[in-house]
Amino acid sequence: MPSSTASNATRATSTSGTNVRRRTTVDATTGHWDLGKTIGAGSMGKVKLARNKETGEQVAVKIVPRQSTDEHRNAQDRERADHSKEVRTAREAAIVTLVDHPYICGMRDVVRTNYHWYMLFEYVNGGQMLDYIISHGRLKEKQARKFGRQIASALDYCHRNSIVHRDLKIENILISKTGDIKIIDFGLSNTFSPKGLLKTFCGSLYFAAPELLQAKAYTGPEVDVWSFGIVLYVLVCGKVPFDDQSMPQLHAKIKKGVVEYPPWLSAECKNLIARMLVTDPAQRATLAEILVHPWMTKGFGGPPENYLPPRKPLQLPLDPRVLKKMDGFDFGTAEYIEQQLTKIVQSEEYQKSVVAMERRQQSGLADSQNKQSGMFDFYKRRKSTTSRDTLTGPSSEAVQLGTDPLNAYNPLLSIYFLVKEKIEREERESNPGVLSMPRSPGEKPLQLPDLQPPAAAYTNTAAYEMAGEAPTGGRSRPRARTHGEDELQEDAKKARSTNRVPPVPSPAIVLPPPDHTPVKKESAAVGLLRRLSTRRHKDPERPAPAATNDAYTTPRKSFSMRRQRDPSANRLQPEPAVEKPAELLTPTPERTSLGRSTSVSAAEHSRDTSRRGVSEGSSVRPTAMTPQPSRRGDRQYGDASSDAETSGSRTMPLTSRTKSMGHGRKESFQARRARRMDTRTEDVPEETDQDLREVEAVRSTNGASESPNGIKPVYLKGLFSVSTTSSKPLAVIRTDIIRVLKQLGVEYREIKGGFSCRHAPSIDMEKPKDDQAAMGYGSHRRKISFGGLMGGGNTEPTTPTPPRPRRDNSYTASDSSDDDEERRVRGQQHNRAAGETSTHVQSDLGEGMVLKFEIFVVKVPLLSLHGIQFKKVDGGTWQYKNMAQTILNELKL
Ligand SMILES: Nc1ncnc2c1ncn2[C@@H]1O[C@H](COP(=O)(O)OP(=O)(O)OP(=O)(O)O)[C@@H](O)[C@H]1O
Repeated sequence: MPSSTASNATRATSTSGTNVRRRTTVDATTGHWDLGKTIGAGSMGKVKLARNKETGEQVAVKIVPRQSTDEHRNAQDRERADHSKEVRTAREAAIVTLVDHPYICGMRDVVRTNYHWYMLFEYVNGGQMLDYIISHGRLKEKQARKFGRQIASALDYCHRNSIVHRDLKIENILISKTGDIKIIDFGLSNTFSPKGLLKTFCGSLYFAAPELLQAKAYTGPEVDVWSFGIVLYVLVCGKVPFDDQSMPQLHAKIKKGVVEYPPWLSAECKNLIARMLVTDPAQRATLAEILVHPWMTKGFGGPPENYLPPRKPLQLPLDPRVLKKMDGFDFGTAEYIEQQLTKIVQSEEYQKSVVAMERRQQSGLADSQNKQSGMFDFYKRRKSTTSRDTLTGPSSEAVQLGTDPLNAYNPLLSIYFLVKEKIEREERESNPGVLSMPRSPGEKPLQLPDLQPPAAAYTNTAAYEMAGEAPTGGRSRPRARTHGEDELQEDAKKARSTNRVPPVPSPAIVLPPPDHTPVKKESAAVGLLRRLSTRRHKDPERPAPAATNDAYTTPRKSFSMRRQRDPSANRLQPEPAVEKPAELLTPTPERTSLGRSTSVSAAEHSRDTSRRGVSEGSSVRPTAMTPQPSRRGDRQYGDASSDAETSGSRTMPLTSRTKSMGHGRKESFQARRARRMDTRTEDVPEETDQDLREVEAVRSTNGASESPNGIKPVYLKGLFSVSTTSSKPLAVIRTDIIRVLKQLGVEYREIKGGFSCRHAPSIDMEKPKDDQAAMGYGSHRRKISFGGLMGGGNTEPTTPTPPRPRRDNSYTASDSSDDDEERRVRGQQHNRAAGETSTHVQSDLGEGMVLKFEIFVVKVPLLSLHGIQFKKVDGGTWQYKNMAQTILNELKL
């Protein structure tokens, strides 16, 4: 963590001049890495696969340009955005380097060059949870529980280390090869103090807690709990709980917090989600409550393990090695950190908390490792005022209150523990630098570098008690954020400036001893690897994919939609400035510019508003399950068909997706397939632990387990539905896919085992009429064509053209003429047919608008079927979801 910019900069392959060459290798402390294909993209940059030249090991490299790629109004904004991005990236690197948890994606190395950050993460190759949900629909509760427990475990670990993720969402959950989750993207994470408040209002809108939308300061963990509740809902329901094409309406729904629960949901599951999705953060379930909730513990006999190593209360003298390595968090110099920590350790409050902890341990109410949460009646919500009086409550309570001397007492203390533990891990290994992380079975330990992020990157971050913080600020990062940049830990600041020790709470809740004996091991319950067979993992008889066409085909594009550049388009306001009457909020092409992504600060928002005298429709980054704008979040056009479908309470995208992909045609396909096969996916018994071990053995001995024809057998059969599998011969499936891709105007090229696809709107730009237009405020028009279904593959929907709404400054994406309007509607109709149920137009031209995805034809071993798998590489989630859905519909597997 300490500053070491120069060394890091020189570690990377040199980049000279302003013309940045495309880098093909990265030289890091962990060796030389060849950069491979792009496996993902986010608002921060691309993620590429990289292979170690010496060992062949693969990692995922997140490449973050250090300069903001967004448009900025002036140099000052740009500078501020660049600085903000630098701070975020550095903080992400610093935090992820320290965390050591089996369900958090670990970092291998980090390199900073003049122009980029290269963050080397362990490669998580089981796919995205989002892809699974899109392909499969909702999960069974048992599967969801397994993932839920892993998420809870990871969050508990983070929170006990004073780290809040703040961007937990379905897209940031990957699946490892062992079928376990790995949480990624700590780009918005930060340290928190139970006694302080954060004021960065960030996160992805669909997953953002209501208090964030209201720009209320928050402690930290509670916003993760809300997001976790949304994730859990998505897992078990296959859709997001709050959705609307109109952003103000969506804001309103989130703030209202009225959730509809499908009838199939168990009462326990419903109860748990309902406890998490409580709009009042003080009444919302704490993680401690979630961990011991009956739904969470069902079949496991106890709460999830949090994988925290044993800790002892901090004692003086402090370890200088640790102090030295803590300077990367912008806590100050090693001397300053030492002073602060000494004060804490010597404080009456800390000493009291140590005594209280020892008392708890003696009475058997908590173990020294705090591995279990206290048991209590989860249905009874304790009033926070009561809790605040607690001192000798269970450790989970103490953690929450910041009175546990071992966990989340103070960010400085937590980071001290984490650094110390990292050093100890490294020392334990014969080979220095090797981390023995508690991992999923079969995983290799990570070799972590001694991260030395650049000092510059840490200057004036808002990590903790930093001077010069402002409660808001511009952010460069066009993520699905609410808003805000900097944060203030007010109490902590006050405490520092006055050297005042906050009052010690008094004892209160006494809990029964926790159950330490889980019935089942978390890692053994590989719920996703269901109904699998070890018998057939290869089928050499399957024909190889036909001749490769390396060039992208260029299908015809048709119909136009327009967009208007709008510098504020990436922003998500904490509060929509103008709440429109319901009738004006009817999703329409003009006004439902649901920016589902990205955030900016309230300050920026108000600046924009005052500049233009209007309330801009903010946009947020694409998130799962909902109509999304493309990556840089802009305008989303309404969709009359989906409105009709949903009337009033709009159908959640995943509902319709689930229906159309899985259930819509389920009867006929199931019936048909039932005649064809003895065993149906749904009927295959669950795997035993022995099965899992065998499969893992097969997987590991076969490496990629690819058959000679490049078709991978896939063991995640439980994730296939009838609409994603086929008994057709491979050649027929391939021909069908090509036909459909052509129909949909999707460029493609064949790759090993499938297709690499690209779908882009064509853009006609009219010359800006004046400067204002050029800035995106005026009538600068761009016509964007999204490929629609070509040549009779599908019929255009006959949805009546929605009445053109009155222009609304807040939510109008473009100021169109009637001609344009007609063209837009036609384009929109085609877009719908092509899966663009809602078209999202981005503020930036180019790659941001392009949807890139891959289609793989895989083998479903037991059933002797082929399955279709999708993988999003880049582009809007909604765009992707609809495209996948349309392709599946057209394929008629
Ligand atoms: N360790 C990894 N292994 C495999 N794929 C990864 C890994 N990390 C990231 N990816 C892929 O890259 C995508 C983008 O990564 P990530 O979310 O970290 O980037 P980001 O720029 O921070 O994105 P966002 O805009 O969501 O904040 C992920 O959705 C995932 O598909």
